[in-house]
Amino acid sequence: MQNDNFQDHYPDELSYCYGCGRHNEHGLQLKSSWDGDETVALFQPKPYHIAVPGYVYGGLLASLIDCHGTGTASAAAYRNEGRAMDTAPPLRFVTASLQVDYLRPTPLGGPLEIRGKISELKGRKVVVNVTVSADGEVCVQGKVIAVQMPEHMAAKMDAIEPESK
Ligand SMILES: CCCCCCCC/C=C\CCCCCCCC(=O)SCCNC(=O)CCNC(=O)[C@H](O)C(C)(C)COP(=O)(O)OP(=O)(O)OC[C@H]1O[C@@H](n2cnc3c(N)ncnc32)[C@H](O)[C@@H]1OP(=O)(O)O
Repeated sequence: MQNDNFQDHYPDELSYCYGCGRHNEHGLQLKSSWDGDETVALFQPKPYHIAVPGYVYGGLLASLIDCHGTGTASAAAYRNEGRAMDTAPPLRFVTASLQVDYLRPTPLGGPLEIRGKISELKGRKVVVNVTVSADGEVCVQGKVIAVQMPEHMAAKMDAIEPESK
């Protein structure tokens, strides 16, 4: 089920994230969606996304976990309230903590599968466990603690011109 991407529901002014903003032409433009109670994203690394030749750069893998985790947090918060992601008031999440464990080298080749499982949803905080798999084998696991963005942060972003986002 890859047809209803969380990031496509982010408002325009919050769609410049390097990892997942659909308006960031230089970014990764990650797309995440529900698969039952889990979330999933596919990402095809480019030949230059390498650490050593043949293996994916760890910082990129951390970015994928970060954006899939915050996207999952947002989607889970909406689902918890029983409403669609494009309804008001918006539920916007930032990363409070990002923990990444590299279990084995991630081969550069076909698409990577990123999967998220919600382990906690309480108040303004959502904890998401994320895996990154290549060729069906988990190479990286991570934990994202996402916290609903404070209102004052949103007010500041509204004042930024799109060119500088
Ligand atoms: C800088 C601009 C970012 C804009 C992003 C807009 C998002 C809009 C949504 C969609 C668009 C696209 C989305 C892309 C997002 C991609 C990911 C990123 O790159 S985000 C950028 C990197 N992250 C930051 O810059 C956060 C900086 N930190 C903060 O602003 C605060 O520290 C914040 C909001 C994370 C928490 O501060 P408090 O004062 O609002 O919340 P308190 O009350 O302290 O904590 C709430 C709960 O969270 C836990 N918590 C907070 N920080 C924690 C930490 N570091 N580790 C573990 N738990 C933590 C606390 O223990 C508490 O949990 P208990 O309710 O008690 O269970």
